[in-house]
Amino acid sequence: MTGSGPGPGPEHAGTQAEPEERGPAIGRGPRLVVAAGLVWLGSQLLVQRRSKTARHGAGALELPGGKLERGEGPRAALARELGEEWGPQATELTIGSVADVLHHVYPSPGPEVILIVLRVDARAWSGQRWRERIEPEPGVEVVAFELDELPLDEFLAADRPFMAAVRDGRVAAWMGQC
Ligand SMILES: Nc1nc2c([nH]c(=O)n2[C@H]2C[C@H](O)[C@@H](COP(=O)(O)OP(=O)(O)OP(=O)(O)O)O2)c(=O)[nH]1
Repeated sequence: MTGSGPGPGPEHAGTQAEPEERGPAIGRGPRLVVAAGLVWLGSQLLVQRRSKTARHGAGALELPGGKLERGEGPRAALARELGEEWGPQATELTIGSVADVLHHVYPSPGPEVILIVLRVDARAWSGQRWRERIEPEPGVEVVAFELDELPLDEFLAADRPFMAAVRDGRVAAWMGQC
């Protein structure tokens, strides 16, 4: 609602404002609820590069994860997505506490994303073992970075402020540090 008129008449009472009335940043794309993993391998983070043919954010870095299915909780969704994206041995990884909840509106017709970021402990794959264990989905590449090497500009826009906080040590790695 703009506030310049006399206010909503009875025919408008209780209805939602149209997206363009709520501000220019609100797009018409879908609103997605996504679970994603902040996967710690000792001092390193494991992240992935989206397929070059992805419909949205092709070639960008992101955290593993994906959309919650109807009736599915964030942990179950992340466990399922890790299995789908990184292969069956990803079930060895421990999903821990919520690191943050991010919100981002991509330019229209992109989605509005609510991203629940959960810590994941990958120490079971320490050293180079992760390279043998992971069977990435076709087109997806998994990459390990030390925090000071994180290429922030290459991440999906929703992730960048959060990844900057991770790089700067403002996000604890594991539950014991919370
Ligand atoms: N997995 C993941 N998705 C992210 C991150 N940041 C971010 O904006 N997203 C967005 C990209 C997608 O629009 C959405 C995740 O959806 P998804 O992984 O299930 O689906 P997708 O777009 O890759 O592919 P599709 O199944 O829709 O074809 O959340 C992130 O760090 N990890």
